[in-house]
Amino acid sequence: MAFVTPTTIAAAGVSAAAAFASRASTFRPAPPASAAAAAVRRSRVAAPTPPATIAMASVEELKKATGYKSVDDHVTSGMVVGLGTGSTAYYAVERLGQKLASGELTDIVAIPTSIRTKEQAESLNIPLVSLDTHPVLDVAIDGADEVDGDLNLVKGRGGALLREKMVEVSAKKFVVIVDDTKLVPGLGISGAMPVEVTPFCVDFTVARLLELGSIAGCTAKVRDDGGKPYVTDNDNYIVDLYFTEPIADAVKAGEEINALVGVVEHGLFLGMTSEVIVAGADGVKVIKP
Ligand SMILES: O=C[C@H](O)[C@H](O)[C@H](O)COP(=O)(O)O
Repeated sequence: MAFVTPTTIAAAGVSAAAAFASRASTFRPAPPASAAAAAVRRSRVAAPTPPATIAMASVEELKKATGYKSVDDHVTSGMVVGLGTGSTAYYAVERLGQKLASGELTDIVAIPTSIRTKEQAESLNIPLVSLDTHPVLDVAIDGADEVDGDLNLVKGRGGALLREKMVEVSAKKFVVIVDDTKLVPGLGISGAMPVEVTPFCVDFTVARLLELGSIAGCTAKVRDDGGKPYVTDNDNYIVDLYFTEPIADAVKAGEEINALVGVVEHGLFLGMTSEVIVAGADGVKVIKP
């Protein structure tokens, strides 16, 4: 079976991917999941919304390839593993569950980054612990919404950024798994840069965010969930920031945003990435800083 079904990759995606190509090496893709596993996936995870220019089946193949490879390459018996959140991280969790069930991996404990991931891991009998008892992880694996040329990230469009950052910053190795549509020439240009905030006086916090010099010109919207504010696993809200140009100084932006009282955490994951596994029409590649 062919790894990638016929696709039409957006010109922008190809061009961004090309910018990373010189630092990447190509690997063979992971095998497909079973039909049963796919059925479990459908029952627990909302269908992702890929860019309109890529066929759905192809996007799923890419996500599966990168998710499986991340576990195959980086998880060995005895490890403490951080489990990311989202439609790509789903496949890493699935692979970990498969390898524990088969006995290929033993003595693993994992820390999930969301209630969704916790439920998936529990369904696969993956032993779970927390940062309270295991403050240092061997490896964390997660998807991302954007990856720039320095392997800095935007995360949190799925709402899980706070737990993700707490877990992933505590890992000795942070492996990011994406399809190549996530590669961008600058952060903040493909969609929202999420900020988790306290619900108390959220309009006040939005107004303070819009005053910050480092993100001047952006627009802000409290994330909506069927006519009510979207509520995170931590009972907070998300303010999505939208930019028309890449964020000029992401470090400064992160510092200014987090300095605001009322902000809990932002979705800029800077200087954290150990390795990015990227799946594209030409195979699966590894990019290191
Ligand atoms: O809050 C969500 C997380 O940051 C996800 O890792 C990110 O949104 C990527 O998700 P997906 O793999 O579904 O595109």
